[in-house]
Amino acid sequence: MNECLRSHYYDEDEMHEECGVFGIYDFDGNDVANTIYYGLFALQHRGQESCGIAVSDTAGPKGKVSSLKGMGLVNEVYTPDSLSKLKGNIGVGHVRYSTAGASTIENAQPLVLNYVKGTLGLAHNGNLVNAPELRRELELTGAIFQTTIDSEVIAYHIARERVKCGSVEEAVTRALKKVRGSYSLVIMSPRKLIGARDPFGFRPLCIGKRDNAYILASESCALDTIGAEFVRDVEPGEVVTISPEYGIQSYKNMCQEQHARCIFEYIYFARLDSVIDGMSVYDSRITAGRCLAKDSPVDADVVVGVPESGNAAAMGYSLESGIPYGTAFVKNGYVGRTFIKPQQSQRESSVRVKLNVLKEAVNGKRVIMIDDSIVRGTTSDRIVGMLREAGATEVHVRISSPPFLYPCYFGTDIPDREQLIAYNRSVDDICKIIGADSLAYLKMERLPELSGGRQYCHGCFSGEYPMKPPTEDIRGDHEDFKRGSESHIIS
Ligand SMILES: O=P(O)(O)OC[C@H]1O[C@H](OP(=O)(O)OP(=O)(O)O)[C@H](O)[C@@H]1O
Ligand SMILES: NC(=O)CC[C@H](N)C(=O)O
Ligand SMILES: [Mg+2]
Repeated sequence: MNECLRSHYYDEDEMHEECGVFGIYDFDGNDVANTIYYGLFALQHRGQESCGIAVSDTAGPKGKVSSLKGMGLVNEVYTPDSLSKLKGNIGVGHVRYSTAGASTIENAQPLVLNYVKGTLGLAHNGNLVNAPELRRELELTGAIFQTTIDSEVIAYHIARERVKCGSVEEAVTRALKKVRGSYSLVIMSPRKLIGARDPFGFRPLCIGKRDNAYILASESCALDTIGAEFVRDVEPGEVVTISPEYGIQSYKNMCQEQHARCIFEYIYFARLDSVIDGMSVYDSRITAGRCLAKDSPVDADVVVGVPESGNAAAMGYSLESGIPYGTAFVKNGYVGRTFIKPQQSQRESSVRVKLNVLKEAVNGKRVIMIDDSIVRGTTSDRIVGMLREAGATEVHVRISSPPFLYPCYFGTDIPDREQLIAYNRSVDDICKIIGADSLAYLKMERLPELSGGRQYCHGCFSGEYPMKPPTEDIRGDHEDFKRGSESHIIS
């Protein structure tokens, strides 16, 4: 990859992404590194800063783990040669978008640590709200941390608990009782693969099976990619262990009635072809588009989506309104998901690098443009202008989520409030800023339809959270890095 673009990926100060986790245990003893690679490749949309794979041979000496981590995308970090050196039939993988701790190679996951019972590999999607406090406590008792990520606190607690109890799953459950916040985890112990999801179920995690191998993955699209069948979702609060002796074992003593799935998984994070907790992401986005058409109709000639995540909602709007669906934007497929620079001028040019308008499709037409969200407003502002330049006579913007107004403490890295376009502004003000003829957002009361009636977290839209927000900054050195990154600017 071109050096300029490479630094661009690493420096991006994008609005929101997630991490992806993947784990596999092949009971027949086949090497799993290649499968993890393809699993991570399918989860790349969840994190593009760094990635890692750690594998072990369950028939070999306890504690021998091979791992390889790197900065960047999975297809930049691994080669057929490097994958062939990762020998082992059990393994975990991670694609990272940092939320707590800087985006550095030291903080890349999976974490691999040696402890009394051998070696543990851990990959975490989510964000802990009490990590700084737990970290201080551990440090006061002599713990030395190797990273600045919240996830290491979980690993450390598991190791500590393991000394005191009879099984790794018990140690995991005890450790998880100490942490608060969001986590979907895949953990590799010398002889078991473990999955865990926080009691609120903020982040997704599912189980799959292929031949004589079991898989844990953030999203079901990763199971499809590797030709595995979907078995079921890990339930909020559930811990599962996977071993050849007992297959899948489930522990539910952390389960609770109240759930808080991140609604933004359905709106933006997850891939369209994933199904989370029985709700298809595609159906959710089609529903969002239909709701917009019912609540905020407007007469026009064509409905277009902003690629990628606005497309399905645009289809929903078209189906409901009867206005033809069209393609107005061509996305450069080689560009990372978010392509936003710390400096405003850089962000603006990034949008043009990512998207171009198909003039033939919009010239002389009244266009309804659907996107899933407006965060800073950079994307909408530029592309409304691009549609007009291409000859659109009217541009009506519809957004398939409510206005983004509050911080998220559970894994969505949202810019400071002052940078959110909806902060302290009316919808009319925002409409003027982005230069649209009209603007409407999805109504809050429509959100239950997007989750198919499942309980969800809407903190980023409402400021109401399912648990007490943290009282201190939980991002560690994460923001220092982001600020420091301004010096690497694409030319
Ligand atoms: O208001 P802004 O600050 O510009 O951010 C909002 C945009 O960012 C996201 O797209 P993104 O480029 O992350 O990815 P996508 O291609 O998957 O839609 C989102 O879908 C909006 O299009
Ligand atoms: N986006 C995520 O899930 C990040 C996981 C973890 N908090 C980290 O920063 O590495
Ligand atoms: Mg987008």
